[in-house]
Amino acid sequence: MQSCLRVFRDVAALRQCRRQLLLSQRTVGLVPTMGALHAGHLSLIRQAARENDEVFVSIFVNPTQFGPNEDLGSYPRTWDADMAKLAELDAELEALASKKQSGANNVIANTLAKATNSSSATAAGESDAGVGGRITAIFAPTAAAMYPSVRSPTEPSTGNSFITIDPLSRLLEGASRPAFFRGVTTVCMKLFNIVEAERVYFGQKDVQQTVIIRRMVQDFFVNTQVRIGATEREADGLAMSSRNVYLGDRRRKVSTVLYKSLRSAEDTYLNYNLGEKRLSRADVLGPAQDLLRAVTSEQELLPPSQRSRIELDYLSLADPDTLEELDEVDPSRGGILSGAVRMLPIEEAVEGEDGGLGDGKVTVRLIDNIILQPRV
Ligand SMILES: Nc1ncnc2c1ncn2[C@@H]1O[C@H](COP(=O)(O)OP(=O)(O)OP(=O)(O)O)[C@@H](O)[C@H]1O
Ligand SMILES: CC(C)(CO)[C@@H](O)C(=O)[O-]
Ligand code: BAL
Repeated sequence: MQSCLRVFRDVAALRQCRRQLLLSQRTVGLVPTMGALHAGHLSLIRQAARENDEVFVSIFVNPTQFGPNEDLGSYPRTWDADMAKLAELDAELEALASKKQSGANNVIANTLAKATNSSSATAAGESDAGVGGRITAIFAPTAAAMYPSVRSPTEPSTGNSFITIDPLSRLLEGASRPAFFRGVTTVCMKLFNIVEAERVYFGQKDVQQTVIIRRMVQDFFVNTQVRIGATEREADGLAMSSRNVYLGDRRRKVSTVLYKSLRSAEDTYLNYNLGEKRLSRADVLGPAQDLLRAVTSEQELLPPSQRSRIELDYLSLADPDTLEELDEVDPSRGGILSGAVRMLPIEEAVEGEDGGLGDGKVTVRLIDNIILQPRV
């Protein structure tokens, strides 16, 4: 069946829809996004649909989380393709829900038959199990709707109200992007207050964002549950990201360097003998730094018409709660390995080369992380 998605542009109409659902005791899962949807977003929506009756997806390229020299203007905006992906996914969810519904109907029929035969009421509760949610609403507000007190939503620094979660928002990504988390927490608080979802969904790919959102929800008593979905990756390990469309063929080939480096650090942690002294920061991050250096130098030796230039922003081994850098890993707590690299613009394009969106001229900042799970 053709899916018809309901798009909401303003807050009042969305709230009205939410209120109706509340009155019918339907649970809502919210998946906040900035659009340019890929399999990572879709897996969060699938998870939300498994765990809620209704799924709200927000699509909003939030101006306050971009710094003055960042890519707000060129951030990929792919509305028609996004709607097509959401309609296709919703059709998949509908098929799944009707399959589950007929399974549930069979359970009811069997239970009734058994109850009639032997007055047993076993498994009656199973009929109450959710049949799987659908995509109920796409919330795609204008910047003016989200920032009603600000004269220019693209310059929202004056007269705006902000939520800041410090010191977490100053570390790691926050050190490179000082206004970033203030913008993220502010827009998420707005979305949480507008939608009042039972559950909100975030991707592991943006690990610091997950830690900060959890902290915000806890500290401000936001009445929602924060759920985290695993990082979806391309076959070669590159974390999916809306910005990957800017890489082009040449930079795409070396873009796995960050993930491979983090994996080499993870290997050290996983293979370390717990009976020995604790692993130091250098023990863990050393192999990752070596690999990054090796790939970077290998590329630098190539001519400008062939090379990709990689600039390391940071490699981190941090505490899972405070995100403070660790001098050594306590295997009973584990840690978070994370990093960011910039894939610099291509210097000399070759005729016929696919430079990606922006023809290879846009710097692409990649982030990734791996959680070191406690080993004892
Ligand atoms: N590869 C992925 N796997 C799982 N979740 C993801 C992945 N990429 C993004 N997400 C999550 O999707 C949500 C929306 O992210 P967003 O729209 O910024 O996409 P994005 O791919 O992270 O874009 P970019 O990194 O280029 O800003 C966030 O919670 C984010 O963590
Ligand atoms: C959570 C979010 C949608 C807020 O704009 C954004 O930071 C993102 O997409 O990760
Ligand atoms: N997913 C992170 C959003 C951003 O980089 O702005």
